[in-house]
Parts: sequence; structure tokens; C-alpha cells
Amino acid sequence: MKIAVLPGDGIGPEVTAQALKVLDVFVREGMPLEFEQGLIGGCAYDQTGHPLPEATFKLAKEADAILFGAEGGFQYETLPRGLRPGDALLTVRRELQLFANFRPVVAFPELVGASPLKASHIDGLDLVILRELTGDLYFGEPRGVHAENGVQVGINTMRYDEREIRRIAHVAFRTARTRRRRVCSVDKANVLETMELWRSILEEVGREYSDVTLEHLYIDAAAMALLRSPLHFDVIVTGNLFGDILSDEASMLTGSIGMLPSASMGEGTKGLYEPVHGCAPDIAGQDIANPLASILSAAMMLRMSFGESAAADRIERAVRRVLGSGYRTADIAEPGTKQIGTAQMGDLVFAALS
Ligand SMILES: NC(=O)c1ccc[n+]([C@@H]2O[C@H](COP(=O)([O-])OP(=O)(O)OC[C@H]3O[C@@H](n4cnc5c(N)ncnc54)[C@H](O)[C@@H]3O)[C@@H](O)[C@H]2O)c1
Ligand SMILES: CC(C)[C@H](C(=O)O)[C@@H](O)C(=O)O
Ligand SMILES: [Mg+2]
Repeated sequence: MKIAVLPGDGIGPEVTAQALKVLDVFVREGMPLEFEQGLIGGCAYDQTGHPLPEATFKLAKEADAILFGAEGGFQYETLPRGLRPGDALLTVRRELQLFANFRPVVAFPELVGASPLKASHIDGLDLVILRELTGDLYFGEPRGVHAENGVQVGINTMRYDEREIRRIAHVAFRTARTRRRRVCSVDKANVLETMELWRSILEEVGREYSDVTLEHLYIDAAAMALLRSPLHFDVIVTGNLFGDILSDEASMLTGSIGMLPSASMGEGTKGLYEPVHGCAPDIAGQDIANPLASILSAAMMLRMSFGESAAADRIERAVRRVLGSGYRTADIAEPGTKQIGTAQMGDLVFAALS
């Protein structure tokens, strides 16, 4: 069980260190996890001149799973033309064809007071955003900035072919079968041809899963409905860009973006596991970031890549035990709770497991 550990930039190394701390419990118990670290993002660019060095890509390709922190932390202006922050992660996702991005949104009962929404609105919340991760505006051609009659024009292309839509649709329906059998497909089929195709393929695939209810929402209405009636949702399947935006929005239902883990899967069991948040330069280096998204991503890794569901359940229970004891990082702190730092949260989850 070889794990490529790519902590990246900003709070990435701080939160990944806590996930590794927690995984160490299982190593001590004899689980054959092997870790190899690689550089990615701004730190890789600073040290090697490229945000995704060849050695890191090789490591990611060869490992059974990838535990990723966050990338960013370098300035747009210092990047060579054509290189954007986010490129290294996008390359790994795309080249390894990790097209199915699971972003579970679960309101821990201990944290219902940390959300800006009323407790009655989110009590029992358990939905998953299934974000298509290797297509859409992120990768469509043509793209770029060029001059037209002396005027600069920026172009990106929303592109999906029917095979890409079909495979994520199957994942959505199969996932719904393990849950409450409801799929909500989010698109913009009233305006965009790409999304018209998206909707028709979802309908076509949906006919193979007559035991699963399929509904469609436009992205604007979905953004609203997610706040108005979050408990309505089970599996939300959507494209790359809409999924990116909806998941940050949904994170606030749980109290903080520091609570949202993710798993990006392809056809097999190899996956990339990362918190949904970024490198958070505003809080980096202060030991105040919430490491629970990273710790919960490690739990997803044990379950989805290594079939170690009991170990994953134990991590999730340990997180709940620590929250139940009143410990909180700053982002989820409420009056009457005990505010602690990143490393201490990792220590407490470790202790709750041991
Ligand atoms: N997967 C990734 O690597 C990833 C994801 C998103 C953004 N980014 C990059 O990160 C950089 C910053 O982006 P951004 O500010 O838009 O998004 P961000 O997710 O880094 O931060 C958004 C806000 O959430 C807070 N936050 C994020 N994670 C937190 C945590 N674990 N605990 C407590 N608070 C947390 C931050 O302090 C900030 O206020 C950019 O360079 C962006 O490209 C990387
Ligand atoms: C860093 C960026 C490329 C990335 C994305 O847009 O996919 C991030 O926002 C995410 O949600 O994983
Ligand atoms: Mg995002």
C-alpha cells in the first residue's frame, strides 16, 4: 500500500502532517502503509523550476493512492507564460483520469451550531457532491488569451463528450444505490449546449436505474436550494466548474471548509485524497488551520483505495469524539468550546484512536 504524500504549499503541509499522524496509528498496528513524499505546487516551482517535477509525477503514477495537501502560494506574475496556479494538481487529476470527485458534505451533530444556518436546517445533513473532474471549462479547447483587432480576448471552452458524461452518470447512480437512491443533476441546460447534452445523457443513463430517482436543477437554482433545503439532497452530480463552486458553498453547511474531505477516483481503486480547501495563505504558518478535512480525507483513502472500512470508521468516530469533548480549531469555535491549534487537533484525534 504505497501512498504518495504531496503536502504542497501554505497550510497543506500543516494539515497533511496531522493526517499522517493519524495514519501512523494503523502503521503501528501493522497496516502495511508506505509513504513517500513529493514536491508539488509553489514549493516545487521554487525548488525545481516546475510545479509538477517529473519525480513527483512518477511517484503519483506509481503509488496506490495519493494524499494531497494544497497548492498555490506563488504569484501569478512570477509564473512563466501559460503556467497557472493549480496546473500541477489539474495535470495529476487529468493524466491519471481521476474523473469522479466525491465531496461528502456531512454536518457533524457536534457542529450544527458552527454553521451560519439554523440547526433545524442542517441537522442530519448527509449529501455527496459528485463533481466531474477531468473535463469542462477546465480542459476544453480552444483556450487562451489572444488579440483580436488590437483587443485582448480570453477564451475557455465548456466541453464534454457523451462518454465522459455517461461514465460520471453511472458513478452517480451507483453511489445513490448505496445511499438514499436520489440523484440531483445540476446543469445549465437552459443556456448551454454542453449542458443540454449533459442532461439528455443523465436521463438516458437514469433509465437503467429505475430504482433511483433523478431530478435536474439549474446551477443557479441549485445554489439557492442548497441553502434553502439542504436536507433534500442525497447525491448531487455536476460538472467540473459548477462542482467546484457548489462544494465550497456546501462546506459552510458543515461549519467550515476545513471540514470537507474529498476523494478523486478513476476506473480502479487508485485515488487522490485531499481536503476541498486550498493553501489558505491568510492563515498559513500560524498553527490555526483545521486539519479535520485532511484527516477525514485519509479515512476516505483507507476505505476507498485500501478497503479498510473499519479503520476509516474508527477515524471518523475519533473525530466525533474529539469534537464531542468540545475541542475546536478557530474556524469552528463557538462560545463555550475549547479552542486549540492544528497540531493539537491532530494529537487529540491520534489519542482518541490509540
Ligand atoms: N486543492 C487545492 O490545492 C486548492 C484548492 C483551492 C484553492 N487553492 C489555491 O489556494 C490559494 C488560496 O485560495 P483561496 O483563498 O481562494 O481558497 P482557500 O480554500 O485556500 O481559502 C479560503 C478561505 O478559507 C479558509 N480556510 C481554508 N482552509 C481552511 C482550514 N483548513 N481551516 C480553516 N480555515 C480554512 C482560509 O483561511 C480562507 O479564508 C490559491 O492559490 C488557490 O489557487 C488550491
Ligand atoms: C486549485 C484548483 C485548481 C482546484 C479546482 O478548481 O479544482 C480547487 O479549487 C479544488 O476545489 O480542488
Ligand atoms: Mg475549489
